[in-house]
Amino acid sequence: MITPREHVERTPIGDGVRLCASCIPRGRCRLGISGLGLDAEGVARFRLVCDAGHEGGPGVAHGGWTASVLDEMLGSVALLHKRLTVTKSLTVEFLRPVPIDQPLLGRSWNDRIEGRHWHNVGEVTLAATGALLGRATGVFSERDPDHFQRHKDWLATQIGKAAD
Ligand SMILES: CCCCCCCC/C=C\CCCCCCCC(=O)SCCNC(=O)CCNC(=O)[C@H](O)C(C)(C)COP(=O)(O)OP(=O)(O)OC[C@H]1O[C@@H](n2cnc3c(N)ncnc32)[C@H](O)[C@@H]1OP(=O)(O)O
Repeated sequence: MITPREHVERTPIGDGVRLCASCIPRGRCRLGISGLGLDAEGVARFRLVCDAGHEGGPGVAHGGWTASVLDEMLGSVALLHKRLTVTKSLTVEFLRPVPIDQPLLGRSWNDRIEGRHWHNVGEVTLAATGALLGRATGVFSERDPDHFQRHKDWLATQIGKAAD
């Protein structure tokens, strides 16, 4: 079985972020995230733009975009340390409307690690002024790469049960 580090290292990067399966063919994150790496304090930094494809209210992002971006940024913290985690919980605060087609900045970092649980934090700001638009806290559970096979096996059992 491959290690979590190998699994992470084999996942392609586009614009500085590890790509999820559905974005690998297009070579960049569909949410408009580009990664700037870890700074000296261990904080992951990102450039973000919400394009009109995620417009909710007039001129502003759908809340699902903001939540997805924060999930991605907080979920990237362990990846940047070559660890594989999945989201166990995510709490999002939508502090101000997020404008579409405006340069935004994202930051995410680890607050503490308890056993296999990474408690991560992140925020989205307006690049022009640093105004805080949204923030999130989340717990990310460290997994082995067999997580996805386990899911397939579990699903097959469930579907088999449903067919009985
Ligand atoms: C998107 C995938 C990212 C993978 C990275 C790939 C490479 C990089 C690529 C791109 C990176 C970009 C960055 C991504 C950032 C985005 C992050 C996300 O959005 S992740 C998706 C949303 N989250 C979930 O889908 C979790 C769903 N929930 C669970 O799987 C479990 O609840 C979990 C693991 C969170 C539980 O954590 P516990 O620490 O409590 O673990 P325990 O105690 O082992 O399990 C609790 C229960 O869950 C079951 N469980 C655990 N793993 C399972 C599995 N694989 N299949 C089925 N059941 C599972 C167990 O059997 C147990 O159930 P019983 O209480 O016994 O009934």
